[in-house]
Amino acid sequence: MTQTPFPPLRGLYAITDGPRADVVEASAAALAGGARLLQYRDKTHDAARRADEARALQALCAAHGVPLIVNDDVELAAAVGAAGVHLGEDDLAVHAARARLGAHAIVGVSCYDSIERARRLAAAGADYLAFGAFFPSPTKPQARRATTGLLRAAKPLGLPLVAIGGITPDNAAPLVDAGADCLAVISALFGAADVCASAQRFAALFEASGS
Ligand SMILES: Cc1ncc(COP(=O)(O)OP(=O)(O)O)c(N)n1
Ligand SMILES: Cc1ncsc1CCOP(=O)(O)O
Ligand SMILES: [Mg+2]
Repeated sequence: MTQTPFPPLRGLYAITDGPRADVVEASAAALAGGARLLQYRDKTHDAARRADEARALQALCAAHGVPLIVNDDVELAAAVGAAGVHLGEDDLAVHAARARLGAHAIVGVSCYDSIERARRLAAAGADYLAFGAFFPSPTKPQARRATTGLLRAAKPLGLPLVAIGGITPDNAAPLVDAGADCLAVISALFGAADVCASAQRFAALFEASGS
């Protein structure tokens, strides 16, 4: 596990939309546009390709000083030396991921629409709390829906807050205003004709809010 001290978690959190042949190039465009965090999310079971891609993305992120987070798969995160892992309700517990990846790993968690889950996972040692979906999500149409009130309620927990779900450069500002430290985006970023330009539009939302 890398020991590089990363800057505070704030800004665009790019989540890959693979499988796609150009996942590394598309991710490079997102980082060039200002993404501050990259998640490798590939729900297929092609272990060899996933390992190759995760390794390539780890090298890319290291060159940019950006943390790579692996979705779901703690062993893959460990194998490629990623900065951390994102855990949902079907995934490993925070303490188990921490035990495998080390004290400095970034262990992020999905809290969906639940402040109780957020409180519990904050107490369990999570490094960030993700809420959503805030808008209808093209990637996950059945995702539970969250409100900006949840972000405000979670702020006193003192951890970085991540908003996810159907977020675009045009609908995101109220989420930042409500306390989102990171905007996690798949389709409005990786589905854009110009990934770098889309990332720049998201990044500008944080410049406007003083970060
Ligand atoms: C930053 C971030 N937030 C939420 C999720 C969703 O995680 P999960 O509920 O485990 O669903 P899958 O992404 O695994 O389908 C996420 N990946 N990243
Ligand atoms: C993984 C996940 N969890 C809740 S919504 C979502 C998908 C987000 O993707 P998009 O930005 O395309 O809505
Ligand atoms: Mg998951």
